[in-house]
Amino acid sequence: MKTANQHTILKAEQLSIGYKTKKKETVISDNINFELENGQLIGLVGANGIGKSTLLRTLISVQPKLSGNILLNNQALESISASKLATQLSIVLTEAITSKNLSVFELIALGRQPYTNWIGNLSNEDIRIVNNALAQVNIPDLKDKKCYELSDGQLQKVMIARALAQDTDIIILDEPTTHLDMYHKAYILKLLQKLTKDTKKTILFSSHEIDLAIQLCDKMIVMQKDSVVFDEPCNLISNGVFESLFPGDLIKFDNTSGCFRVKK
Ligand SMILES: Nc1ncnc2c1ncn2[C@@H]1O[C@H](COP(=O)(O)OP(=O)(O)OP(=O)(O)O)[C@@H](O)[C@H]1O
Repeated sequence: MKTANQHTILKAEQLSIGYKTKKKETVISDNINFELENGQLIGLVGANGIGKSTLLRTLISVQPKLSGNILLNNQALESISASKLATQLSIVLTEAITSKNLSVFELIALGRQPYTNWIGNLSNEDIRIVNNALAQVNIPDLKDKKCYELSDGQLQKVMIARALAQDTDIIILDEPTTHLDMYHKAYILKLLQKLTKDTKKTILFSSHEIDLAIQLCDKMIVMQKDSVVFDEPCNLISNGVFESLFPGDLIKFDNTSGCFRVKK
């Protein structure tokens, strides 16, 4: 049951995703249903090649759905203009950024583009929001560094700050922990969890860090061969969802610790 302050930000109904050419349609996954609410951290997990990036690309309107509905703030995604979408949904991708010559402040300020005038002049309010985003991800000291001077972990924080500066209801991240060491994987996901609680934004991320996602997420979307399950981590564990995620020859999910273990 929802409380008075909870509302749905992103909803998928009977969604089918995949690739379509003139000759054929390849369904990657179908019958996808979920409702993401404000203030929630949601992890999207599943084996390599199962369709996580395909789902995220469909949700950010980069590729068309095959069928079903995607509703962003109760409006059909395909009917939202690109400029309006940029004020409702922000994206953090792992691909190398092309603008590494920019300073950290300048890169984060790009997040204000949907709100600035055509020359891109920043108002005092834009500058306050950019400084606030720097503070929210704990990197005010990096403000004047060039992006090419940053480590992968620092750059990831900058990209998250840029999304925060964009000030959208939902932030979607594709594998934000790739290239990071164990400490920084946990740091970034814990930071995302804190941001959902502090800002009441919805944050959806895909990851192979299933153990961390189980510990930190409010809800998870688990993509399997035959179905996509959406639920709280504790319910997913008790329903045995993680046990069937991978072939059983090498690793086994331990229900008590909520972790995968290598078979000896
Ligand atoms: N442009 C494309 N055209 C056709 N099929 C594609 C295309 N891109 C990906 N696929 C296929 O879609 C399926 C899902 O790929 P996707 O990249 O979404 O998986 P993933 O879960 O993100 O994988 P990983 O964890 O390895 O990144 C794969 O079988 C892949 O080969």
